[in-house]
Amino acid sequence: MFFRSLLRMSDLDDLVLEIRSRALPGSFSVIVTDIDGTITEDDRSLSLSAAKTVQEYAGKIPIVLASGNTLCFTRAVAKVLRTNAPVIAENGGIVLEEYDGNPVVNDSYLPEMRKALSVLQEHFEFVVFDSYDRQTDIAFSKTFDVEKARHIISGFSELSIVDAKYAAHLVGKRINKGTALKQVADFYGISPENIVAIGDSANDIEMFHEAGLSFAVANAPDFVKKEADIVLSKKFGDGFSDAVLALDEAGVLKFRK
Ligand SMILES: O=C(O)COP(=O)(O)O
Ligand SMILES: [Mg+2]
Repeated sequence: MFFRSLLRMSDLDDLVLEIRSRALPGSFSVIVTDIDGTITEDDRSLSLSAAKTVQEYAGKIPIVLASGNTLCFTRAVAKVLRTNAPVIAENGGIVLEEYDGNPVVNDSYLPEMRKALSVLQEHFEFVVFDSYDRQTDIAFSKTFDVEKARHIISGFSELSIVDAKYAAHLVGKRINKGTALKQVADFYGISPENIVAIGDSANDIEMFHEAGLSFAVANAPDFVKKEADIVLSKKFGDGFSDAVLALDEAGVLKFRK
């Protein structure tokens, strides 16, 4: 990550100029993108613009989906978008390097998470999402004050609650999309500096910090935008598409041979 400046882009040309003006660590050979709020619209439907961009570029450069969603969901999105690249699920708890391979699952925090969940359930009413399918983190509806919940479970020193906009997640402090991005870098034998990250929410901040260049879409909250190198002028999938097209136009993407 280079400069954490807040820049508002007016159009694609400005974005290309902005990328060209950066002291970049060479070229980028992998793009890691969040799903919800980045390649989906506000109602969580798939952005047609983002889908078109992924399909145009996935044959040329790995586009890794990195999501708070379950492996099953994230893998299916990768399949239908034909990314043909690793996926990161459950906020980094699961990394699937090859579509038909075995996932690397880090569920070391789960016993503590279950205890913290019981404590939260004594204080708040909420829905636990896809518990039949989650292996490493616990996701739930944000029907309560997240700050208050953080305070209540503050005794669980290894855990935190991350607000991923569409859900809150109980996560382990040392597992996140940033640690998973480093696993993906190892898989490709490259430095995390040669990876671009694009996202919209608090659960994307660690991957912004690990990546060589990071973009926040315009719908991201200000505290997330502050952590990205570049803030896109467009929201959701249109912002994602602008980032990829501008990176290509700026000549900083290294395509597969
Ligand atoms: O699972 C969530 O809450 C959000 O998912 P995302 O990381 O793809 O935005
Ligand atoms: Mg998101």
